[in-house]
Amino acid sequence: MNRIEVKDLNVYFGDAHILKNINTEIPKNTVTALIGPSGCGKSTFLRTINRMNDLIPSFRKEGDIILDEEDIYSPKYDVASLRKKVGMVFQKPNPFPKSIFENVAYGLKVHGIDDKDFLHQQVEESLKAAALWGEVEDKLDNSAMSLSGGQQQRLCIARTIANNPEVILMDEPCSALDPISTTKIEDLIHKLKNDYTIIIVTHNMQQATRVSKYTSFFLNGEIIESNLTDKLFIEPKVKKTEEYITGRFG
Ligand SMILES: Nc1ncnc2c1ncn2[C@@H]1O[C@H](COP(=O)(O)OP(=O)(O)OP(=O)(O)O)[C@@H](O)[C@H]1O
Repeated sequence: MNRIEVKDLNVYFGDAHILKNINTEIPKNTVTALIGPSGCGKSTFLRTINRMNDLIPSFRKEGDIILDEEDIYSPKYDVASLRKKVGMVFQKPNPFPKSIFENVAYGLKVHGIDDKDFLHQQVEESLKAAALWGEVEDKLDNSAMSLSGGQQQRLCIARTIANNPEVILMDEPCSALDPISTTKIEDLIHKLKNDYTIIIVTHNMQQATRVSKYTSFFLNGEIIESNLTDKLFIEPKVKKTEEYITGRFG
C-alpha cells in the first residue's frame, strides 16, 4: 500500500524550475532513500511533503501530493495536522534550549496535553523508541544541549515520534555525526520502519543500501530512476544512475 503518491509535480522558486515532472510513490512502513548530487532537488522534494517550502515566498508548485488519499495542498487540508502527521529530522540536530524532558514533551504540550503522568509516560516511550532512554533516564531535567551530537539527534527523533507521526522525513540525519552515532541512527531507522514511513536524503550510498528498501536517484530536478535499493545499486537501468553510483560524477 502506498502512503504517498506524487503526481506530475513541478516546483519553482521564482523563475528557477527546481523539480521537474516528478511522479513517484512512497510505500507505507518502508524506508525510501533519495540520492543524487548536490543541488539536484532532494531537500526541496522532501520539504514539499510537509509543505515547508510554503514558507518561501517565491515557491510555486504544480501537480499533486496525495497522502493517505488526501491532497495535502488542497485549500481545505489543515497544514498544522499535516506537520503532526509528517515529522522531520534535519541535518544538524536542533534540540530546543530546554531540558531533555521538555524537548520531547513540547509537541504534546503545544497540543494542549498537560496531564503529568501521561506526559511522563509519552516522553519515556518516545525516548525508548529513539533508543535514548537508557542514556538519559536519570537526567531528564538536564539541558538537551549537554548531550553529544548523536544523542541530540536521537532526542530530535524522540521529539518527532512523540507527536505520533505517520511519516518521518530525514534530511541527511547523520551527516554531522561520527561513525558510532551514525550506526546508532541507522539501527534506529531499521527499528522505526516497522511503524513509520521513512524518507531519507543521503549523500552516503552505503547508507542508502544499508537502511532503505527503495531508492530514487535525482538529477537536475528529475527522478532519473526509482527501484528496490538492491536492484538500483546492482543493476541500474539508466546509464546516469550507474555513473553516479560508481562515483563518476557528483
Ligand atoms: N529558498 C530557495 N530559494 C531559491 N532557490 C532555492 C531555495 N532552496 C533551494 N533552492 C535551489 O533549489 C535547487 C535544489 O536545492 P536542494 O537543496 O533541494 O538540493 P539538494 O539536492 O537537497 O542539495 P544538497 O544535497 O546539496 O543538500 C538548488 O539549485 C538550490 O539553489
